[in-house]
Amino acid sequence: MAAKIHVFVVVYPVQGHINPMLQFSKRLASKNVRVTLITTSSYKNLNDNQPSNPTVFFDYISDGFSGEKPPGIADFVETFKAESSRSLPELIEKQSKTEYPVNAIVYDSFMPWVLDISKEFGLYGVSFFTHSCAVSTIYYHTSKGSLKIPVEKGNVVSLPSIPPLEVCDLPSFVSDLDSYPGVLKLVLDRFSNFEGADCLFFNSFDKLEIEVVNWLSSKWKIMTIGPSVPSMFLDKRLADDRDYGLSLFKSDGEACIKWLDGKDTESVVYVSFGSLANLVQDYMDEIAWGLLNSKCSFLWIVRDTEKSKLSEKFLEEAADRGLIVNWCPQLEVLAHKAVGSFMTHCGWNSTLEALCLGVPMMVMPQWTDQTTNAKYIVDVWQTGVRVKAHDKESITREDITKSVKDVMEGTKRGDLKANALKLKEMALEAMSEGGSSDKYMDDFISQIVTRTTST
Ligand SMILES: O=c1ccn([C@@H]2O[C@H](COP(=O)(O)OP(=O)(O)O[C@H]3O[C@H](CO)[C@@H](O)[C@H](O)[C@H]3O)[C@@H](O)[C@H]2O)c(=O)[nH]1
Repeated sequence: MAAKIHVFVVVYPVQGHINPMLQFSKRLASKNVRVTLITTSSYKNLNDNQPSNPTVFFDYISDGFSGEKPPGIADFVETFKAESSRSLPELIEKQSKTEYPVNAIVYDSFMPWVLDISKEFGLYGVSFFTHSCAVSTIYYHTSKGSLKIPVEKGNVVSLPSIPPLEVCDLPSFVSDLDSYPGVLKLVLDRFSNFEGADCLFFNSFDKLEIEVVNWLSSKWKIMTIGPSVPSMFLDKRLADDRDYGLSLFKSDGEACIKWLDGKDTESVVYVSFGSLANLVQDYMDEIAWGLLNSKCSFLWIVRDTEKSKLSEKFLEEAADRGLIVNWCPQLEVLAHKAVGSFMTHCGWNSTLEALCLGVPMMVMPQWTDQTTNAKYIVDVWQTGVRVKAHDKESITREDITKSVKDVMEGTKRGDLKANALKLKEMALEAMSEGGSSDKYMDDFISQIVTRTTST
């Protein structure tokens, strides 16, 4: 029966959302469900690596900008909402005339309007949260006013099932209301109609966030279906775990792996700030010289658009110890035996990937949910150290060097690594057959089957 089920997975078009929803789609497809991942046409031509026999199908909708840079987040969302509200129903109608009509829509929580479309067609509708359960819960309280904003500096925030948070541990859009009001609106709007969804998916797993998972599930039907990383880095169950090439950036994969192959076990610091961050010049300088002064080898992802921020002098001195590339296959890098630690901006995907591969972290959150993820990495899971203490104004090269030494060779390394390995085991257990995340996926499928056969 499951073979006849067809699920649309509708993604908000940014790299950090496409990656987990694509991995989720592959898992679902491996359970004999037909899955079509729908994203914007901007991702259409990237698919050079598209396998000839894909397990996941793709379809594309316009974001209304035909490749032009949108003026700002609010305009983008408004136009994208109008475009997708027109084109998504067309895709559903088109499918209804085939042997694979759509039964369910899993939509990015950034696109709450898709729930209205799924209801209009009588489909099972699921909101997929690409943030952690904790971060999503903080945004929930903000949207409902149970977390009063603005929060005054110096206050400690207490929310049910969340550890006490200093203001700088809150998501940046909440702690600094003037920073990105358009994005704050986007993340809070998710809660305008979420209670009408048949279920809420979180890219997390029960044991990772047990308190907050319990709190959420006492109120709503939630399923933690993560960590949404390729099977080959976890349970290795999916034979057809292909790279669909949905990356906005050109990867220097071969060069990275070859370079890592020549390094000693756990001797390299991997440094990346994800797909969105633009670091200011001073920050780049301090990282650069802090890494050099640590005397460790490092692989640093600096996107081509950011490379002019690296001085000639630094590049010369780094030549025999550092490799600086535009983009890499991050999971392969984290899984490489030469990598000993990860200096990270704490994007949720990077956080989960480091946990799944048992790699200790040096946390350097920049904005959005990263500040809260950093708090969990350092104080709750204890798999990383803070590069800069909360009470320090800005980061220095000495902070960088010290944190690298602490994590790579200090007395803390043993505990950090042991905690990271424990979480790696738990992540594996959750995704393996019969594990919590695996069971939720089965549960989701049987609910669609029941809904489909009873109508
Ligand atoms: O050289 C690289 C660098 C990154 N990645 C991948 O790119 C993704 C990056 O995702 P993430 O770590 O979450 O960072 P962002 O791209 O910054 O993601 C945005 O979206 C996330 C999910 O909502 C949020 O948690 C982040 O804060 C937000 O910045 C991960 O899957 C990485 O494996 C690569 O493959 N190669």
